[in-house]
Amino acid sequence: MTTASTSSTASTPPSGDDVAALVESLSFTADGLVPAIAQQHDTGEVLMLAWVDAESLRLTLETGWATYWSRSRAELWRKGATSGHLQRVLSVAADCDRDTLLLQVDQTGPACHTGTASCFTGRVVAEPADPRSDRSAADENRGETT
Ligand SMILES: N=c1c2ncn([C@@H]3O[C@H](COP(=O)(O)OP(=O)(O)OP(=O)(O)O)[C@@H](O)[C@H]3O)c2ncn1[C@@H]1O[C@H](COP(=O)(O)O)[C@@H](O)[C@H]1O
Ligand SMILES: [Mg+2]
Ligand SMILES: [Zn+2]
Repeated sequence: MTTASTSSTASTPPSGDDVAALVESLSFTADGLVPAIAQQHDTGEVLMLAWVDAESLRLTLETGWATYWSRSRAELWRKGATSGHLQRVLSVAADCDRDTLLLQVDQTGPACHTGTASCFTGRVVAEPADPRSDRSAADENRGETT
């Protein structure tokens, strides 16, 4: 099982065996966590990165609401439980080496607790050099390909 999805038409949540198989297939950190990126399903906007453990992943799949593990509070955390800014989860994908998850969600309100649309909105912290203006790198690259 590489993905799990729920939708408004889905009537049966994934079975305990399905969830167990998914958990078994994932690569967790030593703390038992997997990073989970939440992405707005229709716009592609990257909303936030949080962490799931086996239990929060199970709750996410069984309820359809994004549920994470808060590292600082050390508790299960249904995103939006207090703010109302819930995330309906449409699908869960694992990356190629199964150590990162991508949650396609439908976000209610702002994803970030500061009120910004995503946790990254307006937070560019660096702008690298334009590679097209770097002659020496361009010359090196040409040399490597001939
Ligand atoms: N609401 C959020 C929230 N929304 C998005 N994120 C992102 O999710 C990441 C969670 O990763 P971590 O495990 O490092 O979070 P944390 O620092 O342990 O979590 P907190 O103790 O800060 O809740 C954060 O770094 C943010 O980028 C949030 N991180 C924390 N919260 C807190 O969650 C609480 C409940 O908020 P709602 O879920 O919106 O009701 C509030 O106290 C918020 O401050
Ligand atoms: Mg944090
Ligand atoms: Zn944030």
